[in-house]
Amino acid sequence: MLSVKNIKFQYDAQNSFYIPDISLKAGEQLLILGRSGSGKTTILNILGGLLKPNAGEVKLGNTMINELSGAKLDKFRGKHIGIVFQKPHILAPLTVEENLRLANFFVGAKGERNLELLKELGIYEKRKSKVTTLSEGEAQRVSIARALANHPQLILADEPTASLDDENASIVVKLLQEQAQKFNAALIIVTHDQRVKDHISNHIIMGGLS
Ligand SMILES: Nc1ncnc2c1ncn2[C@@H]1O[C@H](COP(=O)(O)OP(=O)(O)OP(=O)(O)O)[C@@H](O)[C@H]1O
Repeated sequence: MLSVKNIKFQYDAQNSFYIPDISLKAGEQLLILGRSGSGKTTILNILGGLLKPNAGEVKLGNTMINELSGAKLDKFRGKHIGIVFQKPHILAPLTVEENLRLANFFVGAKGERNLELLKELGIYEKRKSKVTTLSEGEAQRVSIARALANHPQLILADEPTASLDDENASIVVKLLQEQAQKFNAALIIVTHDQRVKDHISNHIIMGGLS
């Protein structure tokens, strides 16, 4: 379902990353571990089509993501890839519900599952609240809900547990796993947080610059 092969990437002439090949089937999970600066966000951005590799392929289903660009890439990503960013990218002036509807709108989806999703993530009661009034943990769950609003085939999460205590880290990883399993989506978590290994044993380690 997801196949990543022979990726080469560099921000500048001195720094090129070694990016391991990845192959994941629908419903499978992968943890990408690495210390700070090892290239975890970089690989996540390549998998999500936010950065173009210099060489190699990222294929999701039958689509070569690295060959798409512009509006086609945005639409494909919006429909098939849910990204939970390290810092929540949710729109502060909007309510929780409006943030999800906006994600639906970009790809012409109806968002039939939005309310159910908010219930499952424990933020249904906050659906009419502006994002600015939420706690950090609630805002993070909104950003997870928004990433899942269009039933993506691939869920990518960047350091979702970094600032959480053990109990909440475990809750957030389980939420991501449950949602991925519900829709048979592939789940990739990139993190330096070794605690996540307790939940996802399938892991690779980023080695940094090569
Ligand atoms: N736009 C950029 N231009 C040049 N170098 C960059 C750029 N973005 C990141 N880098 C460099 O690439 C390396 C990897 O960055 P990246 O953000 O992928 O690491 P990371 O493993 O996610 O780190 P952290 O855990 O601290 O978030 C770092 O040395 C960083 O300085």
